[in-house]
Amino acid sequence: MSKQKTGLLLMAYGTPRSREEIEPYYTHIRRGRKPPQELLDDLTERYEAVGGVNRFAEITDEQVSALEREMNERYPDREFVCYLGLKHIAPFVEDAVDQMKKDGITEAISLVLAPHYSSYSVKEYNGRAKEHSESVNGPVIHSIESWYKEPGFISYWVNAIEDTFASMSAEDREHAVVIFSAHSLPEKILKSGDPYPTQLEETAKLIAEEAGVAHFAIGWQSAGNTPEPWIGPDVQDLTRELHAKHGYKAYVYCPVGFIAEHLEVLYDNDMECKAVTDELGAHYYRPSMPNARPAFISCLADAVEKKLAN
Ligand SMILES: CC1=C(CCC(=O)O)c2cc3nc(cc4[nH]c(cc5[nH]c(cc1n2)c(C)c5CCC(=O)O)c(CCC(=O)O)c4C)C(CCC(=O)O)=C3C
Ligand SMILES: [Fe+2]
Repeated sequence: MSKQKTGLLLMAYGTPRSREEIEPYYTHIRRGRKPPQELLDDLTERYEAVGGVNRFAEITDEQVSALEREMNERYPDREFVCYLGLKHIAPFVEDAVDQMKKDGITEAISLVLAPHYSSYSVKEYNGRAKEHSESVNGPVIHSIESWYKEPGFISYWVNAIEDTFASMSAEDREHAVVIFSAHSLPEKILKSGDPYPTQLEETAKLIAEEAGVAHFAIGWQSAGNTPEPWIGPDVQDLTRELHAKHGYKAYVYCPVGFIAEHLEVLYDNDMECKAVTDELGAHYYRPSMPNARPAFISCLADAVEKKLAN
């Protein structure tokens, strides 16, 4: 008898795999409008400033294969097959659904590689997957809506923060503040009651409490370049504000809305926030990102298990 085969559809924003892919990728983000040369150059320079593009896609690929391995180890009687579906670059979410259908998958669980639910991210990913699957008569997709409270996720960050504090001088440790952040979104999501900001706050409180962090704040980062207002305070402004008010000596950035070391973290945190702390004469710290570390893959597997159970 052949094993029951379950699809695991993992979805993410996507990242270019080469310099040449930056333009089509950016055009897709802009809903088909080619970016003006200036914006394209700016994005290309940011990728180059953090050491090129291809290694980000590799992290996602590692997460996908690690989760497939973990699920198959946990359930020897079943077979899990992981598929990667991206929002803005191939393989697109729709390509992954087509591939599941081709492979004869009739049931799948979908998981977005971002912990917090928002109408801009998780809702869109899962909506695209389900809509396409219905249109091609593909697998039934059971979607995980969020996993920001998953105990393994919280403890990942607790341990990462503890490691960071252990690396500090006693003086820094005593005058440190932790800044939890996620990708900003246009302020209009607040009016429609999007749970995104509340979920970020919950994550921050759970981590801070378990790690025994004395001082923490919540900020937003990587806001888009559009005329509409985006949720604030931006992490850089927040850093200045905290410094003016409390004179902290160490700033520990925890971009918990992201799960991998990619452009937002390596540029917006490690370069832009670092520039601010340097200017203020304070010290910059950023705990390791989850990437494909086993403790993190295990927490994704826990979220999948919970979905399997109901
Ligand atoms: C909520 C959210 C997440 C977290 C949830 C999730 O992961 O889904 C996220 C993640 C990511 N965003 C990424 C890259 C970019 N996002 C952009 C622009 C935008 N992001 C938005 C939202 C989000 N983005 C929005 C509302 C825009 C404005 C345009 C639009 O309405 O879509 C732009 C355009 C230029 C710029 O503004 O910088 C780029 C290059 C990368 C990959 C980085 C790499 O390659 O390492 C990742 C993981
Ligand atoms: Fe983004």
